[in-house]
Amino acid sequence: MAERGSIEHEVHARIGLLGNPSDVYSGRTISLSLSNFSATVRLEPSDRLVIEPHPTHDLMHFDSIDHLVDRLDSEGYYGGVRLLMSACNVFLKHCRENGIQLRMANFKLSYETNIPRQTGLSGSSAIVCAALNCLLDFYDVRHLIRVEVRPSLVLAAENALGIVAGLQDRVAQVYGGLVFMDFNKEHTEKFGHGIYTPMDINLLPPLHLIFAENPSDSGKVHSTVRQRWLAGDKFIISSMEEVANLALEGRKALLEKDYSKFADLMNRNFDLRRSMFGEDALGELNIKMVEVARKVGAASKFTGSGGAVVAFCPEGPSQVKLLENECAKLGFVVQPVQVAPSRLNDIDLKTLATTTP
Ligand SMILES: Nc1ncnc2c1ncn2[C@@H]1O[C@H](COP(=O)(O)OP(=O)(O)O)[C@@H](O)[C@H]1O
Ligand SMILES: O=C(O)[C@H]1O[C@H](OP(=O)(O)O)[C@H](O)[C@@H](O)[C@@H]1O
Ligand SMILES: [Mg+2]
Repeated sequence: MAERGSIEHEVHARIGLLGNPSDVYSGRTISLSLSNFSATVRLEPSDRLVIEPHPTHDLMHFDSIDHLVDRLDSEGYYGGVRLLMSACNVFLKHCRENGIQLRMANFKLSYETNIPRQTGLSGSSAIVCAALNCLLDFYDVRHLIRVEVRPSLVLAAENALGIVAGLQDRVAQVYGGLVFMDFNKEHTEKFGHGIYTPMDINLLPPLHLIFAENPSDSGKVHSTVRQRWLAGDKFIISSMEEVANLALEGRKALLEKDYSKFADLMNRNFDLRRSMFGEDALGELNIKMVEVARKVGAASKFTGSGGAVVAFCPEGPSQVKLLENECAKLGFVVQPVQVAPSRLNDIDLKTLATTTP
């Protein structure tokens, strides 16, 4: 619970359920907000403007040089501080460019997260999105920045740091629940955002999440394929189109409760990713997580760019048990997926209802 004068926002992890990563390539996806994990950002009024490093995620003190190097090898150079800073930067510039006046006041931003780091569960955008929510409330401008625009601001904050990413994470995290997203180029260029259609979360079959301690950098994973796509590589372009169509077909399958079709689409989604990105970029352990699910007859694919897998056991609880046993042998964690419903409030919904083109 936030103290008086302070503001806290929790944003959940997300699962790219179908169609990812075509969001990075003008495609379509279906994604959901995953309540199993979340990041929380706290904003407290303060005399000076302070961005507080997290005691473990932004570790600055080490036992030894070996400790420092081990840490860099396993988690990279960065934690959440740069994300909070970039969120402030993008927010202020958006307000300036759009004539949104901000009162003169300072604050301290700090964060907490239990989203497994860099596992394709969108730990990065959860932090940025929670920070944006704090800023919207602190400056009382929630009604002036439309819901559809917010995912693009979250993405801009990460792009400014050189992180190659798409909009699907940010849309799922801004909207909550289950969302069908269409990032068609014309619309996105014209309006600065895609077309986002919330879906009923009760249409989803029971899903499972598999993950391992295995950080992967989404920017690095995407950079080569992105370059090939930009250079007009025919194979990448046609494969991405097929991936984008899986989201369309998946929406139909969900609405018709055709879950065996849905399972086929999930598998096809990963197979296409594998053929475009190649085994090396995807990583052996990540591929193993997909394969262990397939071994028991479950459908499986990445939730994001790698590190976690979403699995669907069409045969029900007995198949889930088999999945759990196989994952335990390999040291993978399995959890039932819990979907976080939308948390948009009345002010947010008004920005949607009155101005959506
Ligand atoms: N759990 C976390 N705690 C702190 N910072 C994080 C965390 N997860 C991601 N980040 C930050 O976000 C950046 C990009 O992460 P990314 O590769 O997109 O992973 P994810 O799949 O979790 O979003 C990282 O380099 C790091 O700066
Ligand atoms: O490759 C993907 O499916 C996604 O990769 C990124 O998400 P991450 O959680 O950081 O792995 C990217 O931001 C998404 O837009 C892609 O769909
Ligand atoms: Mg990310």
